[in-house]
Amino acid sequence: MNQHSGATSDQKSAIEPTKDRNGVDQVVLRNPRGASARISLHGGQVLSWRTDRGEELLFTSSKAIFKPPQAVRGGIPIFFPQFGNQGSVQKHGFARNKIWVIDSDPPPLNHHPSDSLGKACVDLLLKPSEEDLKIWPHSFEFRLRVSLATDGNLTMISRIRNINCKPFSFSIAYNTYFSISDISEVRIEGLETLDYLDNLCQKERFTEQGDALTFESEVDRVYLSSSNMIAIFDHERKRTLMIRKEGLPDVVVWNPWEKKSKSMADFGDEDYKQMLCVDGAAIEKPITLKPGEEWTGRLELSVVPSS
Ligand SMILES: O=P(O)(O)OC[C@H]1O[C@@H](O)[C@H](O)[C@@H](O)[C@@H]1O
Repeated sequence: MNQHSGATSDQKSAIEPTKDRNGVDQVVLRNPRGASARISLHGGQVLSWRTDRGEELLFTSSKAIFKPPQAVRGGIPIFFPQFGNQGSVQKHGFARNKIWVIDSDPPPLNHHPSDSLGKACVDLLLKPSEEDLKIWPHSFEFRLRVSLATDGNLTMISRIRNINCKPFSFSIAYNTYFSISDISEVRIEGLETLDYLDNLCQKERFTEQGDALTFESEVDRVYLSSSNMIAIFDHERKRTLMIRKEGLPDVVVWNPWEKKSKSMADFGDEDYKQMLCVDGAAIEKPITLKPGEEWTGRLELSVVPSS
């Protein structure tokens, strides 16, 4: 296990290696107050994020399939190097279908103002296989640091480096399935008046109204150039989920609603009521890296009680 990324500064934080029932390696992070996060090496996917009161903040489908290479329907799959079908590789890219490894000696990360002591964290690494290089001929190193702070905040920092001799471009999204009380009761603030591309209308561009976003039918949109803070208000659960992001200008909002839910084999018919995907992303303007260059994107999730 990676000592560098372990909770060396606080004895009560912990990282525990474990396996799921199919033998896939996982890591559980715990903070001193009892909050936890479970990360699978399959896809580098965060599968669970719990508060110190044991409340699960991420949704997992009631029909989720835990069998690689298919990504689990829930948690936080990572879309890379492509979003949707906009590129030469499989839908949403291959990163979510691959087995990542624990990075035992990650290069140091620049200190961030909100980084605090006592974080439990794990560093994962994905490099392309021979097979990946045939469909996407670009050598890269994708480093993902997942950390759980003493205040329970979950942070995911991605560093993607071009280790090839020619430039490449990519898109990325942290496809975050939040667990919510009821899709008809929640609202998102932070996307008002923004332009968005509507995936349900051939990616046509529209402009959002001035009100908070509420839901009464299927939604599949990419909001463009948003501010770095988005909030999901869940009145019934008396909590607000906050998304802070850096390097990720776009936000995907997705809920399949009733009809589409029934067409997905790994999704329960009624599951759409308890989930909402809100993804920090870089989609509209793909990121280009010259040889040797590195890109960093940061997503921090937190929950605050509300009345
Ligand atoms: O079924 P998948 O491949 O995990 O994709 C789920 C959804 O992911 C969302 O992010 C997309 O906006 C949707 O268009 C898509 O349907």
